[in-house]
Amino acid sequence: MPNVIEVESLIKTFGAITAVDGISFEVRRGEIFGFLGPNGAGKTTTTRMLTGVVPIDGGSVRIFGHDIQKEPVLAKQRFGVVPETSNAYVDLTAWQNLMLVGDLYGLGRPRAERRSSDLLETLGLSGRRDQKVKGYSKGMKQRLILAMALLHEPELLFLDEPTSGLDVQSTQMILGLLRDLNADGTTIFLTTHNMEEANRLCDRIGIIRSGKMVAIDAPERLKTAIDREHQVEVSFDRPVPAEAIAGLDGVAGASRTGDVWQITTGNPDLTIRSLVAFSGDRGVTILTLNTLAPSLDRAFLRLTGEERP
Ligand SMILES: Nc1ncnc2c1ncn2[C@@H]1O[C@H](COP(=O)(O)OP(=O)(O)OP(=O)(O)O)[C@@H](O)[C@H]1O
Repeated sequence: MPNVIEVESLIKTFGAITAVDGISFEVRRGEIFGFLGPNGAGKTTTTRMLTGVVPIDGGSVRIFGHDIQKEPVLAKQRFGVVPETSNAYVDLTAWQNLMLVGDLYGLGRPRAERRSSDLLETLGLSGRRDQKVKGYSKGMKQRLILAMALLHEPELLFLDEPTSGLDVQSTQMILGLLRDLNADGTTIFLTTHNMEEANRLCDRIGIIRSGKMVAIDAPERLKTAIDREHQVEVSFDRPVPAEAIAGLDGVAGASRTGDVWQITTGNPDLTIRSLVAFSGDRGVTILTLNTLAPSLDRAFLRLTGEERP
């Protein structure tokens, strides 16, 4: 079965608010799927429905072929969850938290202990395993939550903003582990605000806006599809009239910030040639000239309606 998650026409309402408005998508076995969207777009609500934490108001979710509402136990045995807010008991130690999770999944003590030792070692927490979680830093807590989610060796992992607000060390440790897990076959559903992270990590990205899925594609394809218009930035040694820039061959639009012109174009090569010819004709000198590759950030802003073309 190639699809690990199958979501069809999923709906969630809170009173008059439709938080999730009929979204459909699937996540394939072995991929890292990034789930992106601005604040309040419906990411956490979707993740909670996918993981069986909140009931579904319409549509369906199948995890490894199991309907999350009709066969929640069969589905839940196959995945782990790193939720948005910590689910670790702060008055217990890391080790006690892990043993509790082991009991919940019926792992048996020897397996739970072996897995816990390995995970604490990988996540740099071995030396702190007998310390109460309330003394942990945010990054340590997040690493523990990841260990708890991975204890039963799930084939699918859900993570809601796993590196939000963490320092570089914890972030790198978590991302490194996600890459290793994925290389070993774990499918990953990752909710994030961090474009750069999504770009580097994800095979495909789904973008949600106001409860609706506005795009699903590979990061590279999203960038080129959305941002066919390249950016060229240029500055001159003296002021030049806006009409002169806007009228050059290849220039689709031009605006100015300080002394730098931002030019949008479907043909950067022609635009650069026009700018060079313009500087020669007018006797002005080009001080800086940059072409900007389409970024996932811009694609994201375009798709979520926060930036107009
Ligand atoms: N329990 C609730 N009761 C009422 N409204 C809710 C509830 N949970 C979520 N909402 C609303 O549903 C919408 C989607 O919220 P959700 O938390 O899923 O968005 P999000 O994309 O995860 O946002 P963020 O990035 O800020 O976490 C928002 O308008 C939110 O106010």
